[in-house]
Amino acid sequence: MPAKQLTLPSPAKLNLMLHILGRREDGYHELQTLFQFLDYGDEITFAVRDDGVIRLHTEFEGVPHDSNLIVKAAKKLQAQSGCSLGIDIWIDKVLPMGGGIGGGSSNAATTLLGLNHLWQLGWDEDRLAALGLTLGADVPVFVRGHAAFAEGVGEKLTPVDPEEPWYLVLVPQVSVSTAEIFSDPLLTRNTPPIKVRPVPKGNSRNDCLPVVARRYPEVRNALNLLGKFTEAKLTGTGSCVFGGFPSKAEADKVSALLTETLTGFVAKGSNISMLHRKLQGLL
Ligand SMILES: C[C@](O)(CO)[C@H](O)COP(=O)(O)OP(=O)(O)OC[C@H]1O[C@@H](n2ccc(N)nc2=O)[C@H](O)[C@@H]1O
Ligand SMILES: Nc1ncnc2c1ncn2[C@@H]1O[C@H](COP(=O)(O)OP(=O)(O)OP(=O)(O)O)[C@@H](O)[C@H]1O
Repeated sequence: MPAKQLTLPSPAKLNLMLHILGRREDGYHELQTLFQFLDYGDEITFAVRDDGVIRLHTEFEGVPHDSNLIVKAAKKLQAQSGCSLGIDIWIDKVLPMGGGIGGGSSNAATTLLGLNHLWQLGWDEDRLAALGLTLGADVPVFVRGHAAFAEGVGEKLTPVDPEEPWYLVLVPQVSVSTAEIFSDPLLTRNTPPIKVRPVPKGNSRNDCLPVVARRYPEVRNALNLLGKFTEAKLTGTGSCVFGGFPSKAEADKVSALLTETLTGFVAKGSNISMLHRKLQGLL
């Protein structure tokens, strides 16, 4: 009997660097970025229904049911595969929204992989990643589950294996709109492409940082605080700020200094997504 119910992780990602090379005619930006996963994220539970209905039972503040990337992913997969089954979905949401750690994209990818398994569709990774790209630029890397150097709008992925330090991730209490940052006239959009592979060490800049730091004092504060202990970086378009440490104990020590107004979490960097580690265990 095929499984009817499944609980899967939906990890966060970090952008270890992010260069903006230019802007395409459709307004999207050409990037070079390095994605690594965190062993930290949401958990999504799926239960198959026979009537074709897709229902997310957990409410999200400010996100209507049908706009949720989980529901969008499930509906697209159902329509394109012609599957007659439906799904009940619950999520334990811990990832901040608009934090630049890819929560929505990761939820979409976990949904695609979870339903491919439960509905027994037999889609391969290329097909799932292509569908994922129609949901968001960051979805394909979560579908593939390997740390990657990304080009194009983020969809041309080359697997990489950077170091896997412990990170302290600060979560400023502000949600940054990705679209807003990418439309800021002051954004650097002409960084020359890195042509050498693997990407040489020292390329850790995020071109979004100056614009985000200018607009959001909360992000500026987080960068200043963490910068006292390690190189403080911005992930994606923020708001989250992170720094690497050689051990959990050292990351915890800095984390203990955080105040009530600036919270965060400690998590291990991982080149294989915990979603894929769990799925491997099921097969
Ligand atoms: C900046 C990153 O977080 C880096 O990982 C991602 O590229 C953003 O990925 P995402 O949140 O999945 O973004 P999407 O939902 O596809 O796009 C949100 C908005 O950001 C802008 N956008 C996004 C990605 C990109 N390469 N160029 C852009 O200009 C577009 O205005 C778009 O309307
Ligand atoms: N399942 C979901 N989880 C989180 N956000 C969702 C979801 N579905 C839709 N959204 C919408 O997408 C927006 C961006 O969410 P997300 O958590 O992916 O931001 P992010 O971490 O900045 O992403 P990225 O790093 O990909 O830019 C949210 O503000 C919310 O309105």
